Parts: sequence; structure tokens; C-alpha cells
Amino acid sequence: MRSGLILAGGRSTRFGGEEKSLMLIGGKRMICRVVEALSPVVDEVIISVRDERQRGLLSPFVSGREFVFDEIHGIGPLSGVRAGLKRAKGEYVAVVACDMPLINGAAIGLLFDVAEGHDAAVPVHEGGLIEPLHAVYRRGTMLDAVKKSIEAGERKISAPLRRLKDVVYVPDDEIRKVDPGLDTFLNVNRAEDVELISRL
Ligand SMILES: Nc1nc2c(ncn2[C@@H]2O[C@H](COP(=O)(O)OP(=O)(O)OP(=O)(O)O)[C@@H](O)[C@H]2O)c(=O)[nH]1
Repeated sequence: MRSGLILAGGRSTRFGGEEKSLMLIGGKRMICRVVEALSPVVDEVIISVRDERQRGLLSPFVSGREFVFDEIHGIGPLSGVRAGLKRAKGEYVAVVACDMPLINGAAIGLLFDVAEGHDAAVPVHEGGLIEPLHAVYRRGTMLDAVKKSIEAGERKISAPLRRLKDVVYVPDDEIRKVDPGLDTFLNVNRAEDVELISRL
């Protein structure tokens, strides 16, 4: 079984606090785009939000999907990863951000295939930048690593990776086989990003 976890609990400060996951990109809400891209390659989709109030905002757009809530507040995405991995049923879980509206299901499927038998499959770009929020993790191993990172006061989403023994880093050339423009990684953080991505 394969699970998909979409992190949507951010405060979108670079967006002036507006609910980033509900931004319209080409006429479709960003969260809907991510749910639709993941659905064909996973058996369940879980959405990680901060709290009940945020679920109220998102649920009309993603009916029938399961939500998890942060149990620890104010520490950023690691809290959402912890809650989501606790709930997920799959041995492997794709953990993705809600702000990648062109995320490519085939790229996520490829990461699942690569991760099989390992602790994680994490994309790495030519300059060395990694994409821990567009990656596939072995659920139990990653959950332990995330808990240890949180206990140690680590906040970076990349921190638990150092605690995993067997991470496969997947280069751009592999991802290009299914997404030649690497659009799957495009990230919306500011209002101007919406306009740029809508033009693609
Ligand atoms: N569940 C949960 N998800 C979070 C939290 N903080 C960030 N995220 C998610 O993690 C991903 C990356 O977040 P960022 O873009 O770095 O932060 P952001 O809060 O969304 O935006 P900024 O406030 O502008 O930095 C996004 O999908 C966020 O929704 C959190 O505290 N809880």
C-alpha cells in the first residue's frame, strides 16, 4: 500500500497570510491540483493542516479526504509530517508540499519505485539542493527520525534525513524522463509566482 501526505498547514506569510493552498492556478485551486496528481499513484491521500479551523476552509474543496492536525504547534512542517506518518497506512509515503501546483504523478510514482527496499527516495538537483517535500519515505523509519529530530529541537525539514541510513538521492535526469521541464518542483510562495506558473 502507498500513501500520499500533502502538507498544507503553513501560515503563508509570504502570501500575506492568505490561504496559499486555495490559490487559483489556471482556474483550479492549488490543493485540488496536488490531490488530483497524487490520487492515481497512491491508495490514500491525507492532508495535513494546523487545526480544525483550517480544515473547515479546505474541506469543501477536497471532499472525502482524510485530514490530520498538528499535535505540536509552532515548529513548522515537521509537525505535519509527524502527524501524517502516524496516521498513514502505507509502508511508503509520498510527502509533498501543497504549494507545488504542477506536481507530476508519474514523478511521484517513480520515487515510490526507487524507494522500495530503502529508507527514502529524495530528489537532488544539479546544484545539490534536495527536495525533502517532494519525496517518498519508509513510514516507520521516517517517523522515528522525525520524532528524534523534534525532540532534539531540529526544525528543518531536511534534518531527519541525516538520521536515515539508506536514502537514495534521485538526480534531475531521472525525473526528466517523466517530466522533461522539471515543472513538478515549481513552488508558489508569493503572489507573483501564481502569475508566472499560470502562464506555463
Ligand atoms: N502541517 C503543517 N504544515 C506546515 C507548517 N508550516 C509549513 N507547512 C507546510 O510545509 C510546506 C512548506 O512550507 P513553507 O512554504 O516553507 O512555509 P509556509 O508557512 O507555507 O509559507 P511562509 O510562511 O511564506 O514561509 C507547505 O506545504 C506548508 O503548508 C506547519 O506548521 N504545519
